[in-house]
Amino acid sequence: MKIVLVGYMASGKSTVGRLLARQLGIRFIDLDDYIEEHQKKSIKTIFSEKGEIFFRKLEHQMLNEVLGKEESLVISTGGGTPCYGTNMTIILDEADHSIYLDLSIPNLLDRISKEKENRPLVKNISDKELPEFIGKHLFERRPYYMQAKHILDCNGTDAETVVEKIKELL
Ligand SMILES: Nc1ncnc2c1ncn2[C@@H]1O[C@H](COP(=O)(O)OP(=O)(O)OP(=O)(O)O)[C@@H](O)[C@H]1O
Ligand SMILES: O=C(O)C1=C[C@@H](O)[C@@H](O)[C@H](O)C1
Ligand SMILES: [Mg+2]
Repeated sequence: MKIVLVGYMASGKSTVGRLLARQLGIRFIDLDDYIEEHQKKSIKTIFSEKGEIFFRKLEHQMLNEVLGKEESLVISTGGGTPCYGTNMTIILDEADHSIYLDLSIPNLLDRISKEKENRPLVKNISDKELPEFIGKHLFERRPYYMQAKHILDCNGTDAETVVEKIKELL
């Protein structure tokens, strides 16, 4: 069984994915961590040294590699993964369950403003400009996330409860 979590930056994909995999007793792969291990560099360094297009090509290649594994997996994608090239089509074809962790702009803003440093796309956006940036960016990305098989409203829901809700969907 393959379960793929998608959603905007800081929607909880990594946190929830790790917990879910532990409870289901299957392997967890965080695509961002997988890319970092493959490149032996942080995402932040990959962006600054090689640029975003290099990262997106690598992300596509690594997504294919991970989805091709012959084992049950929970895969947490990066915030942009479903929104580039054919990635969302591949996810829909290969995953038994794709799940969008849906969070409102104010809740995303609240989380992202506390953790901007390791997120290259927002680290140079001022606090004043951040709400407008997230609103516009989410507007562009949401059509991809919304293609997931399940849409899960995660507002006001702690990570353990999100995991329980996912288990009910499976
Ligand atoms: N359900 C939740 N309720 C409250 N806080 C949460 C919840 N899930 C995750 N968090 C917190 O939100 C922050 C972002 O979570 P996380 O890193 O899992 O997001 P992500 O979707 O993997 O982000 P990215 O796309 O940047 O990898 C972390 O500080 C995490 O502890
Ligand atoms: O939203 C995005 O485009 C990104 C989110 C992170 O998970 C990383 O994949 C990277 O920082 C890009
Ligand atoms: Mg993550």
